[in-house]
Amino acid sequence: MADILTRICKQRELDVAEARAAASDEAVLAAARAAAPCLNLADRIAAVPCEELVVAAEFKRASPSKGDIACDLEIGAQVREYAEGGASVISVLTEPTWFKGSLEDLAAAREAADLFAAETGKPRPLVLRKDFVVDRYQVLEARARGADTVLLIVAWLETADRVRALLEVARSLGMEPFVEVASLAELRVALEAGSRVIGVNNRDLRTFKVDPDMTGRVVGELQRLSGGAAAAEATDAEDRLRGAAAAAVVFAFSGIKGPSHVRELRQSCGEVSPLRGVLVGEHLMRAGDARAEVAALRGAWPHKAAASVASAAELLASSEPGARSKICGVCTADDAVAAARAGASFVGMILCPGTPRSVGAEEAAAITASLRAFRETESSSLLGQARDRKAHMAARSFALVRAAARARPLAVGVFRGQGPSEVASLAAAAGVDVAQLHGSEDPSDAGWAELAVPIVKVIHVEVSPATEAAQAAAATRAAAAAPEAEAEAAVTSALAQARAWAPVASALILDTKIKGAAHGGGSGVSFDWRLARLLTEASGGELPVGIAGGLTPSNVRAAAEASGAFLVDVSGGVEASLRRKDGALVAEFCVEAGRARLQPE
Ligand SMILES: O=P(O)(O)OC[C@@H](O)[C@@H](O)c1c[nH]c2ccccc12
Repeated sequence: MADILTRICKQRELDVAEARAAASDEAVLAAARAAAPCLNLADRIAAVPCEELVVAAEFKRASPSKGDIACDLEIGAQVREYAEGGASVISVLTEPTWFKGSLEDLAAAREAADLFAAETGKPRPLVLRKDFVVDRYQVLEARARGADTVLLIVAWLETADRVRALLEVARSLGMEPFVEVASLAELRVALEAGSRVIGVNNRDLRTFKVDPDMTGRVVGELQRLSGGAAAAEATDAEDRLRGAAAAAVVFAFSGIKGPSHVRELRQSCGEVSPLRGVLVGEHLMRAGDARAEVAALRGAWPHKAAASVASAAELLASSEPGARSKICGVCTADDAVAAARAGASFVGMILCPGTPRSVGAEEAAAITASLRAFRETESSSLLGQARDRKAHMAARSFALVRAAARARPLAVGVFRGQGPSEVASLAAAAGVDVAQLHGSEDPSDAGWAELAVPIVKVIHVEVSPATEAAQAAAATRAAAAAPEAEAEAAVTSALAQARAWAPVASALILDTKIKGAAHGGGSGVSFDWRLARLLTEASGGELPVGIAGGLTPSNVRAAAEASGAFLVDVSGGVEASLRRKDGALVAEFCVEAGRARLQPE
């Protein structure tokens, strides 16, 4: 007799044929396009605070391996429990014969999720159609009934082409699927197809055997594939696989029995890993208090380790050539979205009071919300663009978080002289992804290591006021060369600061400080860009180095090439007026930065 996966999928093919006879593809597609809007899975995952496990809670009345589990539960009430417990995703089994589900269940779950959001003002959990997708028709049906995402099972689809085709259908409707794998071979297929959210099924759907180590093995393989420097002779296909592996996030599916189980999984995957969430069915269907159980699962995530996930994620391979742009001093949501469209990797907001471009936490929260709502509509995205990615420091960049967020720029909060607890609360209130420290903060303060977001530390390079005018004039071409002795002193001082910050910072930015001025930054004056390259060399490339100070669309490319900086930071150089950016200048800046060749030929 055929295995259970084959029997179910064969039956699903018959079911689809029957549904198709009643409603054509065109009719269902039209219904899908007219359906209530969906939320994007990758965006939601990126928006969950990193000290929290992302929980997908499943509604499953029965299963072929367990028989009846909880046939009397009312779906609306159960979804409400899951949502109140803080589930990010509600998974709904819609297969009728073995799992006793239906598309009506899906619609009911969406309705309950909408009601929850309307009544509480909290974000709506996403709704997943959990089924055996054998045909694009089922993806359309899912969207038409209000689903935000679907499951694609590699064990059945088998080839990257088939997975890719269904991913494209889903993405064309705004949905980012979960792609289920149960072996390392299936993982490869999923990555080749361009999957972003991987569900590891610890249960083999053909034999029902549960292999508790499968999640750890998949995570290990992803780290192996994405790790290390890209070989110069790597083929495009290898590059793409590496990029996809670096960008993927992992959920553990099946057989999860509670918070202590999550902690074990966490241990077996290592502190720093792409494991980001779990999908739990039977355990929650049988739980007396599903709401409390979801909340307990969310918290089963050691805080310290979670913080390092965020920074490690950002330090993984990048798939983009050139230098990344940071558009700083953004004061409006419009300017943030324009920067995102222009391809900026970072959007900075000044979260310390008393500067001409300061914004309050509330203003900043509106700006970060607009960035989260922004999404790249092209499914090609950054992973398709893998080109020249030699073993430069820029390779250790922010690709994973960006890809998980579907290529939106990261929001950076800029602070000056504020302590870790103030930075932490402002960063949380503003919803920023990264904290940039501009003052003379104390690197030995233990609070920095506890921060939930990665730190970028600014190091000031002192420039003599005597040469200020000359440098300002030269800023459109190239920064004036520092005298030998001054350069040496600057590198020595920067190196000492870099060493002190290395344990807690994820990257450094060198910025100009006019000697005698109260603060560095914002001077519009450049320092000798070669110092950044000298610092990178002297520090053995421990932290990626970016540059700021006097950059403009016309000098940024030369600046990036002279400095080798992975990141180029601009504020005044792309402004239309104080607190407003000029969209054309922003676009030009990003393009020029991307053109830079960071490694000397
Ligand atoms: O109930 P569990 O053991 O927590 O498992 C949930 C989920 O992973 C499982 O239902 C599942 C995983 N992949 C599937 C594919 C189809 C149907 C069901 C599934």
